[in-house]
Amino acid sequence: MVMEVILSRKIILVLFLLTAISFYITLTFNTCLVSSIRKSIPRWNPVVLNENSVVHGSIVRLVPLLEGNETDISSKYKYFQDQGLRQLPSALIIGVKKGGTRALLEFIRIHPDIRAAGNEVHFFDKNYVKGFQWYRSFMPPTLEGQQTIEKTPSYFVTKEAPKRVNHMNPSTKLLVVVRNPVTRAISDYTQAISKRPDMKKFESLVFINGTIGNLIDTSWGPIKLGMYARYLSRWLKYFPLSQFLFVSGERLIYDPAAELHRVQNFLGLKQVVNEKHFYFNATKGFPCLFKSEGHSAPHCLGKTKGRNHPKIDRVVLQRLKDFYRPFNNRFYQMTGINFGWS
Ligand SMILES: Nc1ncnc2c1ncn2[C@@H]1O[C@H](COP(=O)(O)OS(=O)(=O)O)[C@@H](OP(=O)(O)O)[C@H]1O
Repeated sequence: MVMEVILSRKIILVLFLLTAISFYITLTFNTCLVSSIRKSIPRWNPVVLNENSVVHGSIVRLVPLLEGNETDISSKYKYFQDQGLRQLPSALIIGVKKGGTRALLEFIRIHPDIRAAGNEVHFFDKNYVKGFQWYRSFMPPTLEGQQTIEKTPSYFVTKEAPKRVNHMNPSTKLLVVVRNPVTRAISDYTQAISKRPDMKKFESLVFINGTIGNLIDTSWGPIKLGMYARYLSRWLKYFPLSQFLFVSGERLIYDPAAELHRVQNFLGLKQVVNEKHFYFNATKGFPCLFKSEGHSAPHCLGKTKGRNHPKIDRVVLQRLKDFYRPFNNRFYQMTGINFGWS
């Protein structure tokens, strides 16, 4: 009996020792395992992109794209604007010379959806050989939804222009500012004499051999250009009448907002330019703008627009009126508009 008790105590002792050893081994192994796993996990380090943008794992704090003062913002905006596409014009002011084409261009370009080449490019008359890439380089960049427009009044009387414009785009919209051909001729002459003060008097240039009783000299530019029906018939071989808008040069002076309403309609634009944009400058005798692209203050067109005309002999004026009557009537028939010149 005593022997049995001693044996069982020995067994308990051995079992206790075995348990203690196995506990020690397990503990040591696990500690090594945990430390090796820890070593294999990368240290958490926030990535600093710049002082305003920090990446915490997948969380990105957004920072404003444009920062800094007003000047910086406008220059950055300009950068994006300059990335816009330069497009060939979808509408052209093709004439007529001295009709009021500059006024129309300056007035319509107030519209935010219109971008215009500032100067006359003379592509379809003088520079056609330079190609469409050359022409396009004169156009301002446009943003989506903006239309490009160019004006060169000599296109209307250039023989090849209708075909060339049609070749560029048969859907081109064509604006023609027309004015009483007698006043237009005097305006044309006034411009010419301002450059060559030694020119003969208007009255003697109007007639063959300079004599009032003689026939009208239709080869003289200021007279020839007023025969609108002749030039229009060339254009109508390439474009339907629906693609033209005939703007009254007279109405553009006494009621610019009304003509601009028609123009915006024709170009499919929202009505933006209206009577609030204009004021009448009594000194100049013409409508002027409160503000426009590039001018925040009220301003009129330049000195070369709205010149004083010389006083022309009454008899000569009547002869010219009679001369133009059949051409005007034909023009009214072609356009379906009576401009009231005769
Ligand atoms: N708002 C305003 N201000 C000044 N002038 C105006 C205006 N609206 C129309 N006009 C008339 O425009 C005439 C000049 O026409 P154009 O711009 O077509 O001339 S050009 O062919 O580009 O040289 C110009 O002709 P002249 O009066 O002979 O100078 C004006 O009668």
